[in-house]
Amino acid sequence: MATPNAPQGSGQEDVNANTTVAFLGPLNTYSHQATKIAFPDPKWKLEPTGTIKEVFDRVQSGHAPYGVVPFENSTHGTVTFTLDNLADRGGEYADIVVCDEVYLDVHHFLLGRLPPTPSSSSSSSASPPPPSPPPPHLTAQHAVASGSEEKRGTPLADLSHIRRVYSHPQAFGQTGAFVRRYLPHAETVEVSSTSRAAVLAAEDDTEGGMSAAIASEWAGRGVGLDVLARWIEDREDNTTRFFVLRRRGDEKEGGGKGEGDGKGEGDGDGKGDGDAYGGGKYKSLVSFTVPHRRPGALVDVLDCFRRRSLNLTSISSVPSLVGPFQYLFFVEFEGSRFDDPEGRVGGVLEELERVAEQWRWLGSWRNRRREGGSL
Ligand SMILES: O=C(O)C(=O)C[C@]1(C(=O)O)C=C[C@@H](O)C=C1
Repeated sequence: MATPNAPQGSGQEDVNANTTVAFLGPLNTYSHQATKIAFPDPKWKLEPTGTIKEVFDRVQSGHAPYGVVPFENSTHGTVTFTLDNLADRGGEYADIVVCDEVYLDVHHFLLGRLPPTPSSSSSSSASPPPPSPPPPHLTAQHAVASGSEEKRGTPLADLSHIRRVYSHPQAFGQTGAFVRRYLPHAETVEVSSTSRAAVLAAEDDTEGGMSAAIASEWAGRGVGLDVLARWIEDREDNTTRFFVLRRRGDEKEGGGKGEGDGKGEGDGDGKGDGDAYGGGKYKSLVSFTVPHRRPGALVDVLDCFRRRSLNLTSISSVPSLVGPFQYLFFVEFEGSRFDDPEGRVGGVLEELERVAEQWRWLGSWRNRRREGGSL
């Protein structure tokens, strides 16, 4: 497979543009970790952005041939920022497709400053954490990354000095039980990423450090915050799935990330090794709208997949913005446009042209979760 072309046209192209991978920054976000998994080779220039939308912008403009965005979390569901951009209701991202996926185990930390000691402040009466036992889903024993065996989800210090907690909305959605139990007195403030949250907490120079962040251990280390609690996610199996984006144009390659990505895999090489469908070797994503007032219009679309025995792995929807309470649907299914020995995927796409109002193929890529059996 060839590495995608450098952007054309301006004559002022960034010399690094053909090796740039955009991700939601700043450094040490979960998106950064996922990007390092997908692009381990040092040849890739990993470039942080301020928002998920900027990742789409950089891939669409050709500034970055690839981008990595969170798509869904096993606890909190779809990442709406990503779905909104994939929906592309403004027609800005016509060339963007998904070409790979990454699953990342997500373990959140509460990061801040340890409470003032009794000698340094009269307000620190050092009341211990509430005596009643924590809820069952926060009590499982874990050897945490550092090697210690503190209980997951249990404060390591008194948290009464924390007045404000910063994090990304997805991370708040994954740690609700901890926040409700141990930080009911604190204001929660949503920010653009968990690493940004750590930066803001570190910048709080009020006496005793009244701000904390929910972020990864690495984000906290990067800005010198103390660990106030480890593994505070509601569920032990908390996992986020990320999409790797690229520009449309090398479709015949069938996704993958081009030569020299350090993996040497020929995704979608058309050789048909194994069952490309039922075995779940690949997944594909389409978006579509249906005539809003026609009974059975959505069923007609889904029936295209059923009749070809193409297994659906997710369905999502966002407002289409055509009219109030009308929707644009996303369907993800097992199969690839590029390894389609029986023409089933091709057949579905042809039929979508007839039964959907508007539709778009958004990519085919290798299924990275075949062994997990979680689909
Ligand atoms: O804020 C970050 O660190 C991100 O990379 C974003 C994000 C998300 O949007 O889902 C990524 C993984 C976690 O689920 C929480 C936050």
